[in-house]
Amino acid sequence: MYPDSHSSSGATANWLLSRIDTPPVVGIVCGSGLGGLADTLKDPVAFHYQDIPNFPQSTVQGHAGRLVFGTLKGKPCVCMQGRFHLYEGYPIQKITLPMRIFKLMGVETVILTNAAGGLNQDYKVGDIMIVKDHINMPGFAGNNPLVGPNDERFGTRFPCMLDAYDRKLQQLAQDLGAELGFSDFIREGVYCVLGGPSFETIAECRMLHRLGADAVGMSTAHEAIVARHCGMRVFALSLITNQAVMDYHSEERPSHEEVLETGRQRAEQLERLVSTMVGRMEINNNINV
Ligand SMILES: O=P(O)(O)O[C@@H]1C[C@H](O)[C@@H](CO)O1
Ligand SMILES: Nc1nc2[nH]cnc2c(=O)[nH]1
Repeated sequence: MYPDSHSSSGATANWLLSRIDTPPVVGIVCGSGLGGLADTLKDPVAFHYQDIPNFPQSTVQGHAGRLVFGTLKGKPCVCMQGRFHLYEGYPIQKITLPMRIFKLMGVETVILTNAAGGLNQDYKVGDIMIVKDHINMPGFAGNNPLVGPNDERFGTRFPCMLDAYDRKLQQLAQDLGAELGFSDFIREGVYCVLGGPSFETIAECRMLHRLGADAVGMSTAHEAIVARHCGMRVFALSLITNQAVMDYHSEERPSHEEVLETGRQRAEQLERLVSTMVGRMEINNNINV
């Protein structure tokens, strides 16, 4: 009934570890159209999801479906070139399984990226939002990735989420954003996850905005919950790929093509921000850093 267990993530972690030289300390998840990040890794070793035991398959355009190991600014990293979403039909425990595999391989810090619609009226398409918090809408209806028997080897039954997104990493991103000359398009805000795949109605966008969300998407929060449950540090970025429409007179229509196109236009800056961050991050263990 509950597809994840310590044994399936453990078997996959061991399978991967036996095929790479250096265990990763940073895990990166590439959002829609942001997979180019994985191509920036040095000395890459890549696995197609279909070849990895217990791994789900990517079914969405803009998610290549490869797990890439390599170094970024000298730090050993693993990069998911494509993630899994609730709307693909996988159980929520399955779409977050890679977080536990990351943990078992030695990852300390997870960087999540996503494409999102901008609810905050000050946001523009192409802005990069540092996620300071999330609203987990599916969780309100009981669809939380930690539902089911709790495996104490990963973490506690009732994990705290008040510090889901690491504040020091948020500050580092602000500082580096300024250093790189990105201040004009760097924001900070609250990400709200919905199940998708339909985009929001106007009434839903208005409601989410009033609830305090700055951006809306279909991922990330579940991964953050599972990553925090097992003690990894989490940092997340949303690329605002389209404006959420709040006006019945608007002719704007969100589309996945627009999402991918904005990803293409901002990919280079987003990749620079992430790689600069990885370069400056403090890593706690002694593996090659
Ligand atoms: O994987 P992310 O959250 O970046 O993907 C977003 C949400 C949908 O999968 C898709 C909509 O265009 O982009
Ligand atoms: N739910 C949702 N996900 C997105 N991903 C990219 N843009 C959007 C959006 O407008 N809404």
